[in-house]
Amino acid sequence: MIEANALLKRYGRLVAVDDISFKVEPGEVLGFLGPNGAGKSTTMKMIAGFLAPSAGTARVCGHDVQSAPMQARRALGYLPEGAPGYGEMSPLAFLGFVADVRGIKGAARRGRLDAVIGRLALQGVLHQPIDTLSKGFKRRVGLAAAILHDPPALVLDEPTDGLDPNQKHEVRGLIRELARDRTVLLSTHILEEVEAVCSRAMIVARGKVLADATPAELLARSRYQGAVSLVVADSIAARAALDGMPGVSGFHQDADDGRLYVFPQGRPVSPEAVAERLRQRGVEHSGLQPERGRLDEVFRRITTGEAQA
Ligand SMILES: Nc1ncnc2c1ncn2[C@@H]1O[C@H](COP(=O)(O)OP(=O)(O)OP(=O)(O)O)[C@@H](O)[C@H]1O
Repeated sequence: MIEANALLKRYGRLVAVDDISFKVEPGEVLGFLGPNGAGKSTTMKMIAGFLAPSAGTARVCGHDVQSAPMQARRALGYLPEGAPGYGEMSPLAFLGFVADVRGIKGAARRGRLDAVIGRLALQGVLHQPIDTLSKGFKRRVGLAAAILHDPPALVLDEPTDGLDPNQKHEVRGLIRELARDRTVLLSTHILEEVEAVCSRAMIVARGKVLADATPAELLARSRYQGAVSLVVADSIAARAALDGMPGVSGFHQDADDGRLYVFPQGRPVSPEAVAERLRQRGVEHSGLQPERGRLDEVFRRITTGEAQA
C-alpha cells in the first residue's frame, strides 16, 4: 500500500504540493493526472524518499518514508522522470550496479537480472552505453531498475513519456501485469493512458487534489456522455429538425472534427430516434454514432475551474 497523509512541500514561497492525502491499495493503479507544474513529480519524490516533505507523512507498505527509510525504499520501486543517470554505463552494468546497491547477491542476482532483462526485452542493447539508446530503451532500462528487487509498490513518473505508440502499448501492458499483485502510482499527461491502465485517477492542479474517481466516473461528468454525433451537409436544417425533440438539450458543431453533437437531457439520446426524425424531415446525414464522453473535456473543466468538479 502507498499512503500520503497531508503531504505539503514548499519551495520558498511556492506551495508546490498543498495538503495532499490518498491511499493506493494492492491491485490498484492510481493515475496522477495534472497540467505541467501541478506537483505530481514533487509528490512522487516525497513518497520515494528523495525529497523531505515540509509537512505531512508518506508510507510505503506501512513504513514511514522518513522514520523507516530503508524499509520503505526496500518496498518501493521508483521510476524518476526522464532517463536513468549513469548514461556512460551499459544497461547490463547499470542494472548490475543497482542489484549491488540493493544487496541482491549470488543466484538471486543472476535470476533477477535475467528476469528484468527478459521482461523489458533489453537483450539487444545490453552492452551499449545508455546515453546512446533510444528514448524508449532508456525508459525500459529505468523500468527494469525500478522492478529489479521485485518490490510490492511502484511509483512511476510518466512511464510512457517519449515512447512511440507501440512502445506505449507494451509498457502499459507491462504495468497492468505488474499491478495484478502490486500497488502502483503513476503520473501521466496522457488522458488515454488513464483509461488504458488506471483503476482510479486523481486530478491535481496547483498542488491540490481536484478530483479522485474511477475513469468511468470521470467520463460520466462529461457533457458528451449520452450524446450522439453525426455528419450533416446542412447543419441549420439538421438543428431545425432536431430542435424540440424530447430528451435533447442542445447542439454543438465541433470546429475540429466538423461533426454535429446532439446533447442529452437526462437519458442518453437514442441514435435510432435521431435517425428517424431526420428521415421524416428529409435531412441527409452520415456517421451517426453514440458518444461515451470525453476525458479531455472533463480534465479541462476541472483543472481550469470552468465548472464545479
Ligand atoms: N527544486 C525546485 N525548486 C523550486 N521550485 C520547484 C522545484 N521543483 C519543482 N518546483 C516547482 O514546483 C511546482 C511543481 O512541480 P512538479 O515538477 O512537481 O510538477 P509536475 O506536476 O510534476 O509537472 P510536470 O508535469 O511538468 O512534470 C512547479 O511550479 C515547479 O516549478
